[in-house]
Amino acid sequence: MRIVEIREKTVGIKSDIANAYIDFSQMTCSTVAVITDVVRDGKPVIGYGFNSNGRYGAGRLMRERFIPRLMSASPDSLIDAADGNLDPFRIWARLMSNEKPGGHGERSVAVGTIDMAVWDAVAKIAGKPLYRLLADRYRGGVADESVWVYAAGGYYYPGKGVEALQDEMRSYRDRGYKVVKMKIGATSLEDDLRRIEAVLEVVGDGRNLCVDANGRFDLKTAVAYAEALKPYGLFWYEEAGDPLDYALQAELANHYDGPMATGENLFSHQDARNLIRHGGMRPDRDWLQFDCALSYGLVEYMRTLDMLAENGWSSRRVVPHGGHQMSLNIAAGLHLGGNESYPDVFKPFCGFADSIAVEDGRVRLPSLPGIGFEDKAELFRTMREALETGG
Ligand SMILES: O=C([O-])CC(=O)C(=O)O
Ligand SMILES: [Mg+2]
Repeated sequence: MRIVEIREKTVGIKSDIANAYIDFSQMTCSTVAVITDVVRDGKPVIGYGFNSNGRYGAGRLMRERFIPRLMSASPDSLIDAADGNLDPFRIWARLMSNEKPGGHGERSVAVGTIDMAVWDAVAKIAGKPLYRLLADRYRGGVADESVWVYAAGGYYYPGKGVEALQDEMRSYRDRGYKVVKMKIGATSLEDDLRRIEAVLEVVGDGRNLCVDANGRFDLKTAVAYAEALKPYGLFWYEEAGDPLDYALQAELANHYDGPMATGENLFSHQDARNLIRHGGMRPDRDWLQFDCALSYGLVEYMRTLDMLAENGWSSRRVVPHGGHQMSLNIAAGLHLGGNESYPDVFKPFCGFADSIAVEDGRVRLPSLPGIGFEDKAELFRTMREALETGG
């Protein structure tokens, strides 16, 4: 068995939405296909992957470095001796050979995207949904049959008033979500409080609402928001300050008893470990949002989960950023706390299987082999078309 070819292509996912830090007017995303010589149902097995929103496509890194490095390995060196399948760990080691530690910039996106496609291929070759393969290999065969998901949106958008924000949230609730998330921090505190109260009119209790500042605040502003948010009893207060400012995060915990969330912009298990060591995050109430597609993939994610366990953190406190099916599989197979969902934004790289609706804030996974992209028609078509002829 061998990888015959790896293709990558950058596609656009631009839109008019904005959070407190960036707009998405130029946003792109890498797609990857790992083509194997294994044949199933008369066709070669192909694993697919893409990177989550927020970081741009990393095609050049893949083309110039990671794909040639992997393809120049001897095929046998990438095989799992135990079952003859591709070995994501050996593939990862090859991808990262001759890479210095530290500086986890865009290369973590390139490797994370290839890693996603590798796991899709591995699960397809094994003939199982990825979540089932993960549970069988690493959790004694026990998978979660459904995963808690929340609807992320509530972006700033030109001309969008509170009525439009309320309509958006109402439509998420109509589609089976209980908890929703909205952006804060791009406007004044007073204006954000008006927006929050408008959303609470729709979702009722503060426990049904998360707010996300996207790392915009300095300590003073983060604390001012914390004081103002306290009475609402929100589900979480997300990424108040710069993702690498662990001291800010730790100080904020002295001003806010409610749950906080962060981690989507930490791209390695070492960075995650620094957050746990220095960020004052509380294992009894806070949430961790590392996203495998941005942070060297599932091979690295397992190191992060091991690190968390060593530090007394339950995997149930992890709810990945990104709203993709890869993290949904990890959540179900490795027992995370849930997963983000984008019911509407970042199309078609959003939402889950076409055939499965969200019910009571939870979603099940399809039973087809792999990550499940084939049960998501618009996404699958986009990736197939982009990757038909390669980069
Ligand atoms: O707006 C973004 O960059 C996405 C984000 O923070 C999230 O999904 O939590
Ligand atoms: Mg966020």
